[in-house]
Amino acid sequence: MLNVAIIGASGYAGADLSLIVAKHPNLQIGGLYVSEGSADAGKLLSSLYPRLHSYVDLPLQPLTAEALNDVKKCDIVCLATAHVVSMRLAPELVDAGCKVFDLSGAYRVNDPAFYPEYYGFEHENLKYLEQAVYGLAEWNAEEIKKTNLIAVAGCYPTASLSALKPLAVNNLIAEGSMPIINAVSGVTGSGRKASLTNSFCEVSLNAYGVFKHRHRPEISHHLGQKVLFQPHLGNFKRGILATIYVQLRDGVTDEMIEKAYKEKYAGQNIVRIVDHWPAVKDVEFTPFCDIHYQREGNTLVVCSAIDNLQKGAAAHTMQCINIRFGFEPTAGLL
Ligand SMILES: NC(=O)C1=CN([C@@H]2O[C@H](COP(=O)(O)OP(=O)(O)OC[C@H]3O[C@@H](n4cnc5c(N)ncnc54)[C@H](OP(=O)(O)O)[C@@H]3O)[C@@H](O)[C@H]2O)C=CC1
Ligand SMILES: CC(=O)N[C@@H](CCC(=O)OP(=O)(O)O)C(=O)O
Repeated sequence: MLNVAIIGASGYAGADLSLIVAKHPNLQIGGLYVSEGSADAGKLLSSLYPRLHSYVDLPLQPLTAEALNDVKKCDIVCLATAHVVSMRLAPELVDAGCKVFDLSGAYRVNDPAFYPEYYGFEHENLKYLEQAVYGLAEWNAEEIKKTNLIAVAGCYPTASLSALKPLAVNNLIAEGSMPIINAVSGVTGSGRKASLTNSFCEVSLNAYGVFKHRHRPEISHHLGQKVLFQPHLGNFKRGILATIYVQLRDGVTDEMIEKAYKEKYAGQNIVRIVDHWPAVKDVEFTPFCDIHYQREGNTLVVCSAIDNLQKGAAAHTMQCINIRFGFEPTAGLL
């Protein structure tokens, strides 16, 4: 059994990941950590999340210097922490010989200029940014197998890229056109910490981050072409629904579209090409990404649904761990 340390385990993504690790046949939890001054230090994770009772009755440990030495003894470290925290922790854990899976955006785009512009900070560890591999499991498996620092893809980017990449790599998108991604996320997307935006009486259905959300350049970078991405906050807890409008090249046939999706995803258990319009309720608490599409002339509407904490974070992390260590692709997940 390999030991997995989860830093940021009390957060929404960390808690989902703790349960997946606890159920994995080849892994065990080596330690659950929160910040040194956390109000939750010493509590059982299952006391914060009663649904984890009898699965993960382990304490949340403050990440002191001494605790960090224990973390370094683990085979795998998952950083379910804010971007700056991950940016600072990842290098010394990689240097200690750990395989590091970062759920934040700190290592996702290998372009230093991207961080001041979209994250508001200068990247402090460019050497590690260069080494990091983008953890988009269905697309980057060969690179994931070879690296010790995996930057698990973002939630909206996972929904968007899973739907768009088959079209892009098969050159089906009209040259000069820009796919438009209209996506709605549940409120867990903004994390567990209370804020006015995510409080019960404030949440409605609204657009945010117009033109400047950090996931727009993340998607464009890993798709290899510009997109227009518009996120919305919806009044549900979990899930992302992305409805995407694509201009197809002249001459693209139904068969070419079907081949692009089926060839990529046939035989894969996590991304499912379904025969109905995907719904958040069908993927909630699951690792799946459901995709469906329909065309009219040269316009294609493609829809994808994920659980932002599962395929958008914790389950996607586990797919990357499974790839990195050669475990069954869906171990711990299905
Ligand atoms: N929520 C989502 O849908 C998704 C989130 N992600 C990414 O995953 C990461 C976690 O997100 P999420 O779970 O939503 O966030 P939360 O705010 O819910 O959780 C953050 C966690 O980090 C802990 N933490 C904060 N500061 C430190 C520190 N200095 N050292 C150690 N632990 C610390 C927090 O505990 P405490 O403050 O008590 O110390 C808490 O456990 C983020 O980078 C996010 O961008 C990725 C995809 C989807
Ligand atoms: C609803 C909401 O606020 N969603 C977050 C994205 C979720 C997230 O944590 O982003 P990463 O996938 O990059 O880690 C946002 O728009 O900033």
